[in-house]
Amino acid sequence: MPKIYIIALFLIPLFYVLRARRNTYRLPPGPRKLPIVENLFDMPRGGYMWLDYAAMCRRYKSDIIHLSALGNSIIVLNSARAVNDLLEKRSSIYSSRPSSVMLGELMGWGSTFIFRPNDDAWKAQRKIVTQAIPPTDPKRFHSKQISATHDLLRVLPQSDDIMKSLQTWAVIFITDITYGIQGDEAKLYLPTAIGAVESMAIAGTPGAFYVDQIPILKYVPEWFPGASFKRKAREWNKLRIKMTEDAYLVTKARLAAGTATPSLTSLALEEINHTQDVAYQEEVIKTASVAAYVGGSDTTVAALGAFLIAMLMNPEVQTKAHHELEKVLGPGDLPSFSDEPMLPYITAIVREILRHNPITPFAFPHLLIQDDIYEGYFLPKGSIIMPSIWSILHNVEDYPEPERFNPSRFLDSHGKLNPNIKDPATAAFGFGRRVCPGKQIALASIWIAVASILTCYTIEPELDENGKPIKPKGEWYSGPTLFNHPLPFKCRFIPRSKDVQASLGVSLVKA
Ligand code: HEM
Repeated sequence: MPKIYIIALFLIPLFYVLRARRNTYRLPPGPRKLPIVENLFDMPRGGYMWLDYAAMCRRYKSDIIHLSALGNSIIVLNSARAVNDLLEKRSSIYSSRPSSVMLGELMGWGSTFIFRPNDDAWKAQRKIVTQAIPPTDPKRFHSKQISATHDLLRVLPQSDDIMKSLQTWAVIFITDITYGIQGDEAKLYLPTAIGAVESMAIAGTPGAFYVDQIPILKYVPEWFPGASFKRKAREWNKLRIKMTEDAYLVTKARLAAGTATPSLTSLALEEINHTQDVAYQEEVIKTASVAAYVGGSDTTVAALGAFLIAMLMNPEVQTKAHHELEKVLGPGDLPSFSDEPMLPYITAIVREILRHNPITPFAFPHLLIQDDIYEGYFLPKGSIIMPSIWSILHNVEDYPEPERFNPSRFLDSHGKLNPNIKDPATAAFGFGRRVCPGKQIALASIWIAVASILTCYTIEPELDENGKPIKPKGEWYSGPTLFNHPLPFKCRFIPRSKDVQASLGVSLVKA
């Protein structure tokens, strides 16, 4: 029998089996789909969309819901169980990324591995980062993190723009880790980094731009009424290019001149195989480096901003932390990473920061690359999967009174970390093969900053013109974004001891 008939003999029944399977299983529940537009107008587009989707899940009494619009299928996973069953246990088919016209094509971010499908280039780029920051060697960057944190301690009391100071702290250590560019020189990259990451976070939010649902809109000329997204994309792409090229070229030139400080980029450039395509390898390194740079800046800033607001709004937490630090550190001592096991309450504060206001409430969207069946539901290939980190970390069974900022929930009756309370880091950094490769760096950076700030200062509300404390509002950015971050706020840093002041070699009092 000719080969073609044999193949047809297998394929035709398979086609009918698959079609029957599709018809047997229904899609997960969700808002009723209208003709043509389906759920186009049900999709939350504003800020805090994790709250809207959580409410939708409650309405349909399901921890997995489905929406679709104009050919896009979206599945929201609203529990640790569903996320674990799919993104972890079936990671091989749930670890790709959806393509995005706005972010990937018009703004050019599609080449970096954060947003790439899980192809060979994704693997190659991810390897560059995981090799430079191996989870088995968390100490590798401790000295860079401590030095950036001590700089932060010196500037905080003088700062008129706290979020900007935190951004400077994050950019200093991440530029050092990624490119080996240090101190004041790293600050030169700050404006581009802030603009590029902010625009990426806005454009990366599913549903934020209609062009992602109606790709043909990408051909609309910029001057056309309503085409402001095209103008935005052009400006935002310029920031991406600048962020990708500038620091990379400096590192490359320094390596050639023998003056480079070891960094993720320099280590990877040294490993280039000159018998193979060098231009391709350089492109991989450049895009991997910018991914680490992007992944590590705004996220850690948001965590520290959330920490300061939590301290303003929960002074009793601060007092407890001060007592713990006093018991462990001698006069004038600044904390180091070796103190961590003796400071469980500080670690509990870091866990509560990650839990209370998760920085990436929906991780970054995953893509399902194959039809799947789960709990009697049909999950179509090509669906965008949105795992709700916010819902997982606000689940009342794991975290009673989830709206309360309460680090003690992580401690047992002896004040030790309670292994029975789930560490929020198991969800806050994403899932499966896409889990954040910067997790250890992020945890260490946040921990040392929290411990050091609390050692040096009491964080107090700003005073009004009559000298009365202004009640902190604790406001968060309310537009569409991948990164949940606080809005700028004011506070005062009251130095706690002259000894610490001497250790830092500066006056901590506001000039
Ligand atoms: C508190 C700080 C941070 C948080 C909360 C965070 C969270 C996340 C989350 C939720 C994801 C997506 C995982 C998924 O899709 O399931 C992610 C991916 C990523 N993060 Fe982080 N991150 C942080 C810090 C960092 C740092 C410091 C770096 C760099 C050194 C970094 C680099 C990356 C990269 C490159 C990816 C993309 C991974 C991939 O798609 O394969 N992140 N992060």
